[in-house]
Amino acid sequence: MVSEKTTPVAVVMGSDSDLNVMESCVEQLRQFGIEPTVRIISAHRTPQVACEFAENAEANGIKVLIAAAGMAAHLAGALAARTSLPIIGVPLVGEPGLGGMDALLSTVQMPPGVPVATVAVGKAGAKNAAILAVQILALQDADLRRKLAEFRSKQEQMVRQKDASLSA
Ligand SMILES: Nc1c(C(=O)O)ncn1[C@@H]1O[C@H](COP(=O)(O)O)[C@@H](O)[C@H]1O
Repeated sequence: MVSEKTTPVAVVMGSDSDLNVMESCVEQLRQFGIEPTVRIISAHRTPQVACEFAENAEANGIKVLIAAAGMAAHLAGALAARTSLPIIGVPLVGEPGLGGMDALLSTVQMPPGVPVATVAVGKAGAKNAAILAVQILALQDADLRRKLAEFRSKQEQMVRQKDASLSA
């Protein structure tokens, strides 16, 4: 059994070539005080590791899994098949790719019974995956709820300031 350091969120990606985009997910989690487990695991290239990781995730203290991949992005679905922890799928633009449409469809179009909560393609999705993971954890964590309220309020202020600067 592969043992993970105890952290409520794991960020898994299919290749080290995905790290550049997924850095924004990790950074967003850190801004909420969450240091995730980060792994490179592929349902295609390291299927045994993918199985073991998903099967042991709950026992290892993980509460939410974020799975990112490009091209034929089966990673999130393959993990979802092996755990009932919530899985957030991040479709990435692969190289060579179809602008991320390939990964989007292969992540979002899960058969009924095995859901993957799929976010937007690329960097926006990477960031939203982190925020969605925090929102899930915040259901049981008042401190995270407070941090989320602050985050939303700062975000609103930023947009209001930009709006005001246009009419100034
Ligand atoms: N879609 C998957 C899976 C999987 O779904 O298991 N494993 C790797 N990949 C993706 O292949 C793309 C090209 O990978 P390389 O850059 O390593 O050739 C990456 O975007 C990766 O997420």
